[in-house]
Amino acid sequence: MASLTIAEVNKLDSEEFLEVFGNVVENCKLAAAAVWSHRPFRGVDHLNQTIAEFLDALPQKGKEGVLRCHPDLAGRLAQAGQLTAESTQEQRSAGLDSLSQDELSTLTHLNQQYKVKFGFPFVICARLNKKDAILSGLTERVKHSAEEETLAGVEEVKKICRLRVADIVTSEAKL
Ligand SMILES: NC(=O)N[C@H]1NC(=O)NC1=O
Repeated sequence: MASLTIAEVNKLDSEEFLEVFGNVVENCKLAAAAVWSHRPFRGVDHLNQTIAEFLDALPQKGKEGVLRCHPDLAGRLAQAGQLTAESTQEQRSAGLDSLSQDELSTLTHLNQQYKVKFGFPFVICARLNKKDAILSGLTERVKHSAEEETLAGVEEVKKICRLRVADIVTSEAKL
């Protein structure tokens, strides 16, 4: 994946910026398109902060929409091999591509229960959680209120985003 310094990021025009950062928030080019206008970024932290502020400023329905842009973990798209490249790697890193039949049916059932209750999918940063933590997290979070889950989901989106940005932008200047 591209490795850019923040100075190089600041030189990207909006089209190039969208090409590079268009999926740091999964399937949500709007986030990248909106933060571009906040250049110049002082560093990776400033870029992440700007994306986080964009997400926090969304109204409730907008936050729910961002969550809806995420694929289910080990869901239909994953099984059809149709996830984005980033999501494929993340789900693999959590071990979600090698679930037992029992684990898969538990996850599918809980994902469905969660979606019926809240109207958006369960989102968790798969690179920071292994399959057991994901299953226990989902078991707990499905008991929460919609408001709590919108906020929890958006916090996970920020973590996913920070790791994706770290794959793109070098944190030190190139020598
Ligand atoms: N549903 C969900 O959490 N999806 C995501 N999580 C993650 O780390 N990558 C995703 O696509």
